[in-house]
Amino acid sequence: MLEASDVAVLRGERVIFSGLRLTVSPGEAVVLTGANGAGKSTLLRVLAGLVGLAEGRVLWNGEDALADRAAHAARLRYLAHADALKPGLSVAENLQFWARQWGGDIPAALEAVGLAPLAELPARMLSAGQKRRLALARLALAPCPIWLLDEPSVGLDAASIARLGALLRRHRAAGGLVVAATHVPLPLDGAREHRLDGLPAGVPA
Ligand SMILES: Nc1ncnc2c1ncn2[C@@H]1O[C@H](COP(=O)(O)OP(=O)(O)OP(=O)(O)O)[C@@H](O)[C@H]1O
Repeated sequence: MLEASDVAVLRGERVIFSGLRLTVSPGEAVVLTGANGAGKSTLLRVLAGLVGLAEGRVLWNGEDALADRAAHAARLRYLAHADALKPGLSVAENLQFWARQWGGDIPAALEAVGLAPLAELPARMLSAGQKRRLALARLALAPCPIWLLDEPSVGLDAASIARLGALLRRHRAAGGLVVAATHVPLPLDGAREHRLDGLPAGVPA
């Protein structure tokens, strides 16, 4: 179980959110919604252990998740806005980079996102949606309990959204949890919405 317990985050002089509580159980999906700047990406980064907390804690199965940051990083996949691809490497080589850390079946992962026919193409030649699919292929490599996804469906065509839905179903059926920020509906059955109302101009800390 992943939990944000009374979390407050400051950016510069501004409070992005405070008193935030969120609990996500195995197999569960939470969709973060809210206006631009409400703090959805910030919350994903908090859960990933990438943003310092002014107050509160991030817990994994009741224990401080960030006490051992390497262990926390190893139990999650964080998909940011940017696709974090290496443009000079081929599609398959990009996945090999991650597979060296996590293991996994590269051809199967490429198949899962419909990129098998483009395996040898340099990543820089992919379209925007294909780049997003390559980023998503990382999720298909090896099982991992926590998926933190920032607008995962941006740029995807209908077939790719269906494939994303299949990946999400498989992950949750195996007990994985998902927290996803989005402005559009995602292929996530029975997801719980957590709305961040934000503080439009920020408030002084
Ligand atoms: N590195 C940073 N330094 C200072 N302020 C930041 C930083 N990153 C984000 N912010 C501020 O934090 C607030 C929340 O940003 P965040 O990216 O989490 O919003 P969001 O809900 O994901 O927005 P969007 O829907 O536009 O993606 C914004 O006001 C933003 O300006």
